[in-house]
Amino acid sequence: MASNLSFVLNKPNDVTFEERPVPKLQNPHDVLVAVNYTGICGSDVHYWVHGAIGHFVVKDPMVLGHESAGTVVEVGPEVKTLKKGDRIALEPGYPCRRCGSCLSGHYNLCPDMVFAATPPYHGTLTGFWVAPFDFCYKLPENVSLQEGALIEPLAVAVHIVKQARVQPGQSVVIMGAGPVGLLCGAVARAYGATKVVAVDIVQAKLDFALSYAATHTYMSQRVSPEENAAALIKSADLGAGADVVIDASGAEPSIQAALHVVRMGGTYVQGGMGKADITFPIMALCLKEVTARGSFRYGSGDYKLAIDLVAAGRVDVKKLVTGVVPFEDAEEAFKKVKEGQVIKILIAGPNEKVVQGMDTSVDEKKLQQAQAAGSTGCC
Ligand SMILES: NC(=O)c1ccc[n+]([C@@H]2O[C@H](COP(=O)([O-])OP(=O)(O)OC[C@H]3O[C@@H](n4cnc5c(N)ncnc54)[C@H](O)[C@@H]3O)[C@@H](O)[C@H]2O)c1
Ligand SMILES: OC[C@H](O)C(O)[C@@H](O)CO
Repeated sequence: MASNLSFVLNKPNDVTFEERPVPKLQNPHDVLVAVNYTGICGSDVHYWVHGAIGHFVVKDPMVLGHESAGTVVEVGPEVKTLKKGDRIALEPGYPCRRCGSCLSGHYNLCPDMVFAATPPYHGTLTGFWVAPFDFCYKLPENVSLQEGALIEPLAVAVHIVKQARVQPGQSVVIMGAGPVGLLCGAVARAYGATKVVAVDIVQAKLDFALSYAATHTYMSQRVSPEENAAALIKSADLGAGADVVIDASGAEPSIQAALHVVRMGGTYVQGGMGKADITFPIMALCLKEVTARGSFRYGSGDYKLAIDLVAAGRVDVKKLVTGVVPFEDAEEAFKKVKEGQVIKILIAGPNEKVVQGMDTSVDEKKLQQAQAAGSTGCC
């Protein structure tokens, strides 16, 4: 019998492996999926370390993980578009489909969203997962299951870039060169941005960003937001400022600088999640008539576009995978993410044979120095 071993967070810094019953289809439209690979997101690490994100508090043991791809092993009687053996990327949040947000096409804003590894709901670091068929996206032949596990963070980036309304020829500055910021850069390039400036406080991350999708990089300094913005604009030759600035860091100094980097009439998008309240330069927002938008998870068409971008070779997600580890090494992998030693690490499902070990291709020394200085990651 295949294992339904699950990686369970009991309370902060206390995780265990638990053999849980294989879930059953709840609805004729459901499919049962064997989870092949799951990426670790900063939010998983945040729950592991702190037991909460904002008002989402882990009160009962919760299975972690939500960035998964898997193989269909059973389909409900009403499922017409998927069959046993299909390889899929799993969209991990299921909206009510009936509220005003859902009916207006913004299901990511559904107040009754059931989202994997967001308490009280269990996540996908488990052997088997039940999902509505229309939240399972069949992977094209040329997209691997490991790439499939990266579709979730790529969909986050797709949604952010859509919110930014990036146009061909535009300049886009991205604060934060973690997985989300890197992927925003790649999607912005796919949308035709000609200048993509990656901003971070860790040189190794900037080096990677330049080898990935960024055309320019800028190392944020410990100076005022105005000074940082002026130096950034000069170093990337942005003239009167960037057409679009995206925050993918959640860090207050980066958000403050962003409003001084964006041009008159430009667009600012908040993708990063950090402190709930910060000091925000409202005068710059007002006087420059900046369009500011939030971005939360992903909605209609985002998963499909993310898969199409990978299948068409427009976004390379493989490059972000630092390593793949067996299921029993999940806690070790979480430690590596917390310490900022990896870009994206995949955990193989409990029924999956691992093909490669952990390869920390990022400059570990520099990342460790930065981590010692308390500067990386969301935790
Ligand atoms: N909006 C959403 O739906 C959504 C979804 C997933 C993740 N997120 C958020 O997006 C952000 C990025 O996610 P990630 O997985 O890439 O996280 P990450 O922690 O790997 O990346 C954040 C990056 O920001 C950098 N940084 C920190 N302070 C900075 C500063 N002052 N200036 C510039 N860069 C700075 C860090 O060094 C790091 O490289 C996080 O805040 C995460 O919570 C949002
Ligand atoms: O990619 C999805 C995100 O990780 C989640 O929305 C999380 O950050 C908040 O629940």
